[in-house]
Amino acid sequence: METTEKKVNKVENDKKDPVIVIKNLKKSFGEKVVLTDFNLSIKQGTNVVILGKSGSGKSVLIKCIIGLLKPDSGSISVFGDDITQMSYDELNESRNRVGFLFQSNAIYDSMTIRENLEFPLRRHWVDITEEEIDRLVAEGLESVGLASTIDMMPSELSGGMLKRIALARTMILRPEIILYDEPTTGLDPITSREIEDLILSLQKKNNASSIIISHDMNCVKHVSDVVVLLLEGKCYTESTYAEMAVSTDENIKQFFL
Ligand SMILES: Nc1ncnc2c1ncn2[C@@H]1O[C@H](COP(=O)(O)OP(=O)(O)OP(=O)(O)O)[C@@H](O)[C@H]1O
Repeated sequence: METTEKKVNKVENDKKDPVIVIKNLKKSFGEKVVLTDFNLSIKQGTNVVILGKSGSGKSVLIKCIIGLLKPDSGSISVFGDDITQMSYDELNESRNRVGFLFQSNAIYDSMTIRENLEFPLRRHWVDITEEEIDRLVAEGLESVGLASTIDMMPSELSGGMLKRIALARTMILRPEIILYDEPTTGLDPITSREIEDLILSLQKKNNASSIIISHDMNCVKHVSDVVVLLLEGKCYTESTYAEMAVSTDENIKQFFL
């Protein structure tokens, strides 16, 4: 069943302006059509999960949204600006407002945890003071419950701890939109739940919106306001988890087996 909190969120979100609007997106690689007339609108503070079979184009979609891949046609408006028309510098500027949590975490093995968290601050906020860096790094680690790891090397931490560190690093620039690629893959159920709780609480604090790629139906159930099923390059359905769970559509039912 849908929780009362989720129903209230849905009503409130319906009143808000979209932060991402994707229109008629098309992307092929040679003969292989991956996305075709894909449309999606995401409102502020909403968590949208993209569900789809392996190879359905979820990663290609995310890469188009962060500008790593150029679509063949269509538009992707982020905070009102079409990123498909942006120059390299403009795209870099817009990335300040969009965070990305890689499936692999993308933590630098040769840097301490402190240096890993400092990295985006030094790169994107060039005028930041050393005091401010120290404060934000300490605050970031505190927010994921790992303040004591500040001077450790990544090799000393478990997979779940590294995921928390990656989350703290993603959140350190206070992104307004966060894209998560399979955030709980490879983690045990208890650690997965902790990561999902952290995702929800950190996002709520920043009133951020998110797109989450996931195959993990427990994660989908827990974090999604909206679930989009990507099928044959299109947005096949857009509904809540509760609506999907009672669907009789064979394409939807297969995710609940
Ligand atoms: N750079 C590329 N060059 C050629 N084909 C590509 C490229 N990137 C992706 N593809 C193809 O696009 C299709 C969609 O790939 P994508 O990685 O988006 O799938 P996915 O839904 O994320 O799958 P998975 O759940 O297994 O990660 C696949 O057939 C893939 O081979």
